[in-house]
Amino acid sequence: MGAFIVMEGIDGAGKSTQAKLLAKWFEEKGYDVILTKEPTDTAFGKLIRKLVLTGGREGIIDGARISHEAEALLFAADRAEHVAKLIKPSLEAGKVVISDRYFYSSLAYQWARGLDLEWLIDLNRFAIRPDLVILLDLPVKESMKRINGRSIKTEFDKIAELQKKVRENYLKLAERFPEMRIVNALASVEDIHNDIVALVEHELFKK
Ligand SMILES: Nc1ncnc2c1ncn2[C@@H]1O[C@H](COP(=O)(O)OP(=O)(O)OP(=O)(O)O)[C@@H](O)[C@H]1O
Ligand SMILES: Cc1cn([C@H]2C[C@H](O)[C@@H](COP(=O)(O)O)O2)c(=O)[nH]c1=O
Repeated sequence: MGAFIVMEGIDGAGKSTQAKLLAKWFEEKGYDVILTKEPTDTAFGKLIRKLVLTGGREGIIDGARISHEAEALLFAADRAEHVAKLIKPSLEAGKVVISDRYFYSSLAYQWARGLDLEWLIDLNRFAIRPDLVILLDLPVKESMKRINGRSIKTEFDKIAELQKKVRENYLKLAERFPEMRIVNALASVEDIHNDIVALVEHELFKK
C-alpha cells in the first residue's frame, strides 16, 4: 500500500521533529518510507530560498522584493517538480511518503500575504491530495520561543503577526479540507507522536 502523509503548521510547530519520528515508526513496521519536504532541495527550492526566504538583498529584484504572486508561482513550480519526480512515482511504487509541508503551506502563508485563496487553490490543483494531513497547532508565542535560538532566521518567517495570521488560516483550512486533522503541538514530543500514530492507525489502517 502507498500512503501519503503531510505535516503542516506554523514555523517551529514541530513538523520536522514529528515527520522524522513517524518515518521511523513506519520503517520499524517494515514499510519503505520517503521522508521529504517543501521547499525542496532541487534548483526550484534553492531559488525560493534565495529569492523568497533570504532576508538580505538577494530577494530584491529591480529595487523591490519579488511580488507575492511570483512567490506563490515559485512554490507551485517547486511542488510540481516534487510531485512529478518524487511523490507520484514513490506512491505508485507502494511507498509511504511523508512530506514536511505541501500545498496547504501555500494556502496558509500566501493567503496571509494577501493573495486570493481561490486563486491559490486553483494554482495548486495539480497536486495529488494526501491521505492525511497532520496540522500541528501551536500558539505563536510558543513557536517564537522554539525558533528564537536559531542562528539564521529570515525576516520572512520571524514576524509574529504573519505567523498569527498563518495559524488562523490553517485552522480555517482544516474546516474546508477533510483530510486535515488538528493535533495539539503544545504537548511533549512523545505525546504528540502518540497522537499522530493514533490518527494514522485510525485514518489509514481503520483500526
Ligand atoms: N513538542 C515539543 N516541545 C518542545 N520543543 C519542541 C517540540 N517539538 C519540537 N521542539 C523543538 O522546537 C524547535 C522547532 O522544531 P522543528 O524544527 O521540528 O519545527 P518545524 O515545524 O519543522 O519548524 P520550521 O517550520 O521552522 O522548519 C526545535 O528546536 C525542536 O527541538
Ligand atoms: C512550502 C511553502 C513554504 N512557505 C514558507 C513557510 C516557511 O516560513 C518557509 C519554509 O521554511 P522551513 O523552515 O523550511 O519550513 O517557507 C510558504 O510560504 N509557502 C509554501 O508553499
